[in-house]
Amino acid sequence: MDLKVENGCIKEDKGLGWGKSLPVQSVQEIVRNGYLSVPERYIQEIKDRPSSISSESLQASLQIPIIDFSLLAKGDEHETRKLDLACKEWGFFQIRNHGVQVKILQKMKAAMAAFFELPLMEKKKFAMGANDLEGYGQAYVVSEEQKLDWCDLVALKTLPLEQRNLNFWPLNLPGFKEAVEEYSIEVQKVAEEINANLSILMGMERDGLKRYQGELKQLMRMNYYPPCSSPELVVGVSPHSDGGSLTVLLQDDDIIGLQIKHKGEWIPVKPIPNALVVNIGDAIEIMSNGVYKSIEHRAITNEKKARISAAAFAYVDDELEIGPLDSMVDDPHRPPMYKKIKYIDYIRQVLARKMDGKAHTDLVKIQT
Ligand SMILES: O=C(O)CCC(=O)C(=O)O
Ligand SMILES: [Fe+2]
Repeated sequence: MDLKVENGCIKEDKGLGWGKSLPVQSVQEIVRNGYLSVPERYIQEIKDRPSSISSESLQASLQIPIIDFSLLAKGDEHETRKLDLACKEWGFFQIRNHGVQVKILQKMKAAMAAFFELPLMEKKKFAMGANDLEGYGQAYVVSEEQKLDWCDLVALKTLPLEQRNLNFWPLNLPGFKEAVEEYSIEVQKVAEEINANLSILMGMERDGLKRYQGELKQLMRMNYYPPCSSPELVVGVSPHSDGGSLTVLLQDDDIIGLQIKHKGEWIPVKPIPNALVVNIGDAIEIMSNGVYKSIEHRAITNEKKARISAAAFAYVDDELEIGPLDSMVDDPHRPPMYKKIKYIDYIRQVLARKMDGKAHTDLVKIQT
């Protein structure tokens, strides 16, 4: 994002952000006010509706890698190989023993729940501006015609600390700022350790990616999926790939919502209590020259319970040119598969289009 510092506060250049989303109604409010049937704009085309999960998909769900983070951090060879395979074949994995204390996870979940419980008028004080995607609202609404997701969200730039725009933070909500701050710092450490391991796997020193990417920034997207009377007609978040380097997701322990596209099928990611879900974003797919995969995923809803998740996107500076790393290119055996592009140009293209199911990295793939 183009940022200017004024009186110690960070201001955005008007109109020069990552993109914008058209304002639409709060889904939580539709539910609060009561509705007889799901409004038309939320009813997906038949091909996009979430079908019931087959027994094969449930079986495949059990294969999604689970990595012991504490072993990874100690350099355990078996765990490092597991990480390599997870990023190549799945693009998604869960991590246990990640070192983020349960009490920090709980505080984060409670803070998010308290925010979404606020009356609409309160939340609207933090509404996204006309030209940006930070704040309370809905993402990826780029046309008046497109189908809408059954989800409200609040997106906050969390790291580095100077990047925060506290105008979007509900500072009056007891404990919110502390909880988000504490969690975001902890989760960034996790992302950095994974990056260090990926650096080694990509043939560099532990700090290889850090040197290339610079200090990673973080955007925290907190998603609220209200229950839906016809969950088979709607999606919580439409299929998309994440545009950053890595995403670390905190989800409810007892509600299944996240699904990933694996070998053409939608596979649920069953929550493991107190584990975190990690996925490779587009930037790492590009830097790894396509070896590590940024996978399409979506969230579905259910009839009974609201679900809340927090996606911490670790991403690079807007001005960085991203492209396949030297260590991942071996011409003519493995030529570069992606064009080099300035990150801001990439992310603007990603956010300007409706998530239409294709991994966004198609935008910069070199056609062979
Ligand atoms: O809520 C989820 O499980 C997924 C959220 C997500 O994919 C995102 O915020 O990018
Ligand atoms: Fe995502």
